[in-house]
Amino acid sequence: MGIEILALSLPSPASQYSYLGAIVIISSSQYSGLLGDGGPAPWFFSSVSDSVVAEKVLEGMELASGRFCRRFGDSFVGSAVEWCLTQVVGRMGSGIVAGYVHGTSLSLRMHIFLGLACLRIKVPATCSIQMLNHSGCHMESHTSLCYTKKNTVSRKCLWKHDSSSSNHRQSFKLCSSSSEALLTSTSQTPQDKLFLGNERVGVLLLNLGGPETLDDVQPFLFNLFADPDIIRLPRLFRFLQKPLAQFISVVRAPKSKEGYASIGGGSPLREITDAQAQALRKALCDKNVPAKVYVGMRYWHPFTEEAIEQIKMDGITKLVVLPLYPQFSISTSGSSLRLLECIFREDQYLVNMQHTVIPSWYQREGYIKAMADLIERELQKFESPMKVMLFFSAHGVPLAYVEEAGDPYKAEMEECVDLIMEELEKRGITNAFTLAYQSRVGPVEWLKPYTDETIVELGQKGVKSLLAVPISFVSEHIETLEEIDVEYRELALKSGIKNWGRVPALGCEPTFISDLADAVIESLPYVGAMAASSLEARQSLVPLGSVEELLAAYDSKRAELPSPVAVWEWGWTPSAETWNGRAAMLAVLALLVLEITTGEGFLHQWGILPRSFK
Ligand SMILES: C=CC1=C(C)c2cc3[nH]c(cc4nc(cc5[nH]c(cc1n2)c(C)c5CCC(=O)O)C(CCC(=O)O)=C4C)c(C)c3C=C
Ligand SMILES: [Fe+2]
Repeated sequence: MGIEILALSLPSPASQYSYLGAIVIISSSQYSGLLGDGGPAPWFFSSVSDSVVAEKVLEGMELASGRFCRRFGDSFVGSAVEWCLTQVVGRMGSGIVAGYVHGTSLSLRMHIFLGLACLRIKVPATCSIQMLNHSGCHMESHTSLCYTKKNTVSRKCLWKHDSSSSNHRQSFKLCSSSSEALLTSTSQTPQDKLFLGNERVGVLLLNLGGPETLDDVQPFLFNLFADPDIIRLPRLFRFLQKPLAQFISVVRAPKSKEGYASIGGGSPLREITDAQAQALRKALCDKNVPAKVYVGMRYWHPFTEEAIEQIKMDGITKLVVLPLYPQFSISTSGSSLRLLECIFREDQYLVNMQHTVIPSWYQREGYIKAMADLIERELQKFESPMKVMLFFSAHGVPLAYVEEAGDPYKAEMEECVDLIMEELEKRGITNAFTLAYQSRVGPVEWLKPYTDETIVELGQKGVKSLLAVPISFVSEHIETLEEIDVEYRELALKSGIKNWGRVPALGCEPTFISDLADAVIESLPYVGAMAASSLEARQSLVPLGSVEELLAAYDSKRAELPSPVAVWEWGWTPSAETWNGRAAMLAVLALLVLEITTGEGFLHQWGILPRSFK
């Protein structure tokens, strides 16, 4: 399959540019046929692995795929690339692998990748496929010839891919084999490796972060509520974000502090995430992949910005971004990606650094098996394990995230539970199970059923044994240690449930860490090389993508909003800020007066002001 071909030696004038990665070749006649105005150069090159070379070529051509894309729009580019690949393969009868010019056309990259994934290539006998890694090690593999129809590659073959989940997983296998090949071809030993070929590989683990001391709680909450991916104000009220965050964080801090005090005075998240980073680094090293692993938290230290600074100082050239949330949500991984997008955009080094994101990994076999192991182990602690109901409890999100903003969180969560149950079934464990959502905050409706209400209902229905399975997070944190272990346990016992248990978070479970390492390794050949920029594409291919593409795919409504840069350009001056600040304070005061006089509104609904506060 095309996907396994990472580089080609082409019997063409392009041969000096063939190296790891790929080259798109579109002849100028085809190009002019497409665009109507033609291009001066005989060939159109773009390269995955060395954007400098590609840009040099492009310089001479006065053509940039960015311009191409902007002028004609995504769908045009998609069909244009498809058409070109069809023509070129048909005409030359030789191997073509697609690539892109870094930082120019996102959709071009995606479409090319789609073409690549499904394209069947005829490789002439004289042309061998070479995988060339940067330490100079060549691997030769003579692929079978599978392009059969002369001059045509059907549209279906190029662009459509079976989106069933089995094929989805299948594509993982394909990648796995190619990456394994790539990586095991190096002759380096684990100890002496800082480099993989010429590349310095980094893995950035993204996580939420938590207050380390009680004094950190209010500023941590401020950071959280100041995030527009956590509280989304209508565009008109966007200027209220920070004053509102300040207000809510101050009011909520005492309750949160109580929670953190009860679990030892702070969040264990940093310690656990650091341990996971260490374990992952070691697992990668054991698998012969030297990589530095960084931790970037969204709302507390070590902040993502700090991790990025370190990544720059270490001279990382290829970065795999791995959110530590198994399922994607706009409010978690999405928020961190949004931040990365801003950081990347403003930094020349980062603009040029190749990266890929693994947006979610709940469907990975290793993760599912690790979860099933933990559940199986915990079930054995009950007197009658078969009679225990498995109670999957996920952190909730506001319903509008799913229904209006297209957050895939709920769908991924449900699929994840199904996969775990399937795995348990294979082991002969067929217990009853249910999924509910916990930890809601604020006035709006969240994903249902709610954990607390479900526990009460189950008690009323006569369920006697419940095993809580925290499913949305892989570390112990306040919501497992306090909310589940204390609050929900008490509620369950009060509701008539006699036997209560809880599955521990995965933490540094070896199967889990090893699987994360595999996920990283499998993504390496695609760092900077491909992306999936629509949900549909994501379903049918390895779910990798660049920060920008994933945000566009998952949070398209938000992407329509003007970017912060545009706001700046439109004159966000210090004096405008002062006036905004004043307006914000006035608005907050007006809201407060309204709430206190009517006893109704935002703050009452959020539980910040008591109902009797009239
Ligand atoms: C997948 C996990 C999480 C989702 C989805 C999520 C969404 C989300 N969270 C809040 C508000 C709060 N979250 C808080 C803590 C917290 N949240 C998660 C995970 C998810 N949040 C974790 C792991 C933690 C705990 C970190 C720790 O310190 O151990 C808090 C602070 C704690 C508290 O006061 O309750 C708030 C507040 C919203 C509004 C939201 C979706 C929009
Ligand atoms: Fe949360």
